[in-house]
Formats: sequence, C-alpha cells, structure tokens
Amino acid sequence: MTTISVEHVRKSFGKVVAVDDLSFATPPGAITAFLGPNGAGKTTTLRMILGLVTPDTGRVTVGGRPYRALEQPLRQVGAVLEATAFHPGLTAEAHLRALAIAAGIDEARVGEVLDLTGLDGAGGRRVRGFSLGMRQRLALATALLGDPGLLILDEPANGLDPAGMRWLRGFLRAYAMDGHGVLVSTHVLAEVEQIADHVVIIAAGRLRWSGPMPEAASLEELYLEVAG
Ligand SMILES: Nc1ncnc2c1ncn2[C@@H]1O[C@H](COP(=O)(O)OP(=O)(O)OP(=O)(O)O)[C@@H](O)[C@H]1O
Repeated sequence: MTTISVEHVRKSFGKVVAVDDLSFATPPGAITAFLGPNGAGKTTTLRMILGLVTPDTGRVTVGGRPYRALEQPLRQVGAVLEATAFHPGLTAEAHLRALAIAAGIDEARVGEVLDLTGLDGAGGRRVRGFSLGMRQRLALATALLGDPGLLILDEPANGLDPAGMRWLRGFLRAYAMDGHGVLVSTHVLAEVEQIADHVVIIAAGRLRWSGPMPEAASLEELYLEVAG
C-alpha cells in the first residue's frame, strides 16, 4: 500500500492553528501535488505524515499505519524535506553508504541510487562542493535508498536547472507508473500542471480542494479561486 491518509487532523503551536480538521488521501500509483499559500500548513502536514510532529487530534497513516509504527520506514517512505543537511566533508557515496549500513540496506543500492539520480559521476566528490541542484539530487538519492513505495518531496524543483526539472518530471512519472505513490509540495503551479495526476489544496490549515488534476480550467485559476 502506497497511500497516505490524513483524517480530521488538527495541530496548533501555542495560539497558532497550523492545521485545522484536515482530511485527504493520496491515490496509489499517482503523483499528488500538495499546494497552498505560505503558512498554509503544508510542511506541518508533511512532518506529521513522517512522524516528526504529533497531531493534537486526528490520525495520519501511511499504508494504513502511523509512520512511527512502520517496521521498515525507509523501505516504505522516502522523504526529501526542505534544507536537508549533509555532512560537507563526506563524499556523496560515503554519505549514502553510511545511511545504507545504518538502515540494513545492501550497499550495492548506493551505486543504483547515484545512477538513478544522475549523480553517478559525482559519487566520489565531497558534498561541500555540490551545487544546490546536486544537493537536491543527493537528497532524492537518499530518499530512494530503501526503494520505498512512497516518496514525499518538499519543493523538489528548487535549485534544479531546466534540464534538471525535465529529468525530475520524467523520473517521478516513471516512478508513479511503477505503482509508487508520490506527494509533492510546491509553489510552482506550471510544474505541477505538467506532472501531477491529483491535487490537494489547503489554506489556513484547512482543505480547500482535492481531486484529479483539472483538465479544462487552468490550475492557477482554480488555485487562486479556492486558496488565493
Ligand atoms: N514549530 C513551530 N512553532 C510555531 N509555529 C509554527 C511551527 N511550525 C509551523 N508553525 C506555524 O504554523 C503555520 C503553518 O506553517 P507551515 O510551515 O506548515 O506552512 P507551509 O504551508 O509549509 O508554508 P510555506 O509555503 O511558507 O513553507 C504558520 O503560521 C507557521 O508559522
């Protein structure tokens, strides 16, 4: 099962209600775009899906279970959150190998994920010399280590050049076609229009729209109508 289910979730930080009675589910084998204005509650929701933040009320599950109850979380969910930190002195390969060993993943997978993310020529380089786009690719390579059924990406196109964006689109499309689920949080609507099958729009912590990618109307119009 590669679906995420968010059911009547609420989360506040002091007096700020970040997420308010939010419910949605992601279809399997599809790319779901998770959209909303700054401060809408997207990152908080992603963090709740990944068990990093505990909801005050409601339930968040991945493949039917809360993230913290998953037996092999890295094999079920791969995540790229904003500002992923890497040890600057390690090579990309050393970074991936350390994580693979810690998670009990076959080290042969390191070469595979470097290949998959187009970093095969850069595995021996120290991360300190990586561009933002290369760091994004390394973050994705890290998320793919466990060959997870589900990928969660926060602003994955940030820092990628046009060729990198095209590559990411193709990669995510192929990943979803294989039956995996993908949840992508982003502000780049033109990018979303090209890749997403399903759209979830939130504002002020609440669900504003959820459904298949609209075909006739533009996504920007829909977005501005429900969330703007
Ligand atoms: N740890 C925290 N402590 C206090 N307030 C928080 C915390 N995390 C989030 N918030 C608040 O919760 C609200 C939702 O924030 P969140 O980061 O989830 O929004 P977002 O949709 O990801 O925004 P952006 O698109 O700007 O990244 C904001 O008002 C934010 O200030």
